[in-house]
Amino acid sequence: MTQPSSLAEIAQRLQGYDPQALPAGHVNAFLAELVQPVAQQETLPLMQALGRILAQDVVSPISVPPHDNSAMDGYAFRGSELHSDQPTPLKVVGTAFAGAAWQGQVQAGECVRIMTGAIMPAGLNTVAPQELVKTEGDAVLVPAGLLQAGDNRRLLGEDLMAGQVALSAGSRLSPAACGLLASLGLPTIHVWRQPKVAYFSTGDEILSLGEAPREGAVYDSNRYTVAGMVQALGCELIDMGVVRDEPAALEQAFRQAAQQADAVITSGGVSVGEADFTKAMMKKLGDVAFWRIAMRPGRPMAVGRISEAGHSAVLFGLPGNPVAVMVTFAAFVRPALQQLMGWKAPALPLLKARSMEALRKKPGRTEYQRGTVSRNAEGQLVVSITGNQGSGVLSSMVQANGLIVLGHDQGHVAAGDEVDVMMFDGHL
Ligand SMILES: Nc1nc2c(c(=O)[nH]1)N[C@H]1C(S)=C(S)[C@@H](COP(=O)(O)OP(=O)(O)OC[C@H]3O[C@@H](n4cnc5c(N)ncnc54)[C@H](O)[C@@H]3O)O[C@H]1N2
Ligand code: MOO
Repeated sequence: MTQPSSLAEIAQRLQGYDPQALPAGHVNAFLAELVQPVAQQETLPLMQALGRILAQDVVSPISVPPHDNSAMDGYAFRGSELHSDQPTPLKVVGTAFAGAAWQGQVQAGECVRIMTGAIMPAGLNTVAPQELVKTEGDAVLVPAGLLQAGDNRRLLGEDLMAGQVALSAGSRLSPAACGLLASLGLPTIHVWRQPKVAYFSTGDEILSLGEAPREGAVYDSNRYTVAGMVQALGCELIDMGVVRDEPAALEQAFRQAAQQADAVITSGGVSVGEADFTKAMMKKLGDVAFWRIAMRPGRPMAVGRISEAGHSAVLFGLPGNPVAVMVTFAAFVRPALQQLMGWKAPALPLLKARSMEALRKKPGRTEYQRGTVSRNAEGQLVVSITGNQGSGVLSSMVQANGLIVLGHDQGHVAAGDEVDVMMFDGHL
């Protein structure tokens, strides 16, 4: 395996790299070079594979459906016998059930009673749903003008043909994908190992739940937002709680995290404040860059690699502010973890919606505002910000169903202007 590039080497390849004012897009380009996929496979029963990432292309061993079959309960006949201007009379000569084919020969003017999913009898290509026809004894009258040859028949392999790639390596197993693999009769599936992601919060003012409140202290919300985002993405969480702003404790935590995890995430202690032992420890133990990103919220962030006992982990030192944690996770950590997972995730589509309010925005940084997208009386998509946009205010995050993304070069937005919105998709 080739030696991964150092941060300095990656930075050298990036045009306009400025750690004091890094455009958000540069951060993604940097991370794309820094992060290596876990690239270890495991074989899982399909029932346990939901949310996992396929390690190999799955080639369909069979065709689905395996035969032409009926899409309706009704009567199967030759479409060429349909009269266009008058009802078509047919004689019922047998019954085809799903799982019990009808084997006989069908002559001109004859039809077979057929159930949904039953194999089409030889030579027949059209099904008249039973609600459409008139029956009398073993005679059936198919009305004119309602059907065409080939109607209500599902073709062999119309979902997948044997030998076709059903799903490619790097796709995520959604419920639909699991269903598709089950339809191919595959009991087990090769997926990438789940990355292990260690997280701890730093800061002497951070209280764990259950601790008594004290002056100047706040409860650790970042532990819960990060745990949720990591797990919703499909990574395994190593929850390390709160670590005191104290060199020995931090060193031990970083070493323990780097030894076990593929990625280490921390929050707090990456800005310019005084009691920032976190930063010093990251520098001591790893190859780490400290950035000020041209964005809001989420300005300071540390990124790099941290190694222990020959094991290296990607490090994300997120800012302490609770909304900054979520926004930097969505913008940078999520795509990086997707890469670590081996997930070739399609880029999130941005929605265009009209802003209900004027928004102040300085060109030269990307801004994320919490908003609710809905439809107005004219049916247009509109978006409204959810109140206080302070980077510590989680309630406006909870109320939002997406983030308004105001691009690097954009200036003020007037009420009624179109803006981009990144909709939440269950991961934030
Ligand atoms: N002079 C400057 N001051 C600050 C700057 C700056 O550029 N120059 N950047 C500001 C921004 S933006 C942010 S974000 C913060 C980031 O600072 P740190 O990463 O060092 O984070 P802390 O100072 O430890 O915490 C910031 C804030 O968040 C609260 N916090 C921290 N951890 C948690 C947690 N686990 N759960 C809930 N809340 C948490 C903490 O109490 C602080 O209120 O720096 C600004 N200052
Ligand atoms: O990262 Mo800070 O929260 O922008 O405010």
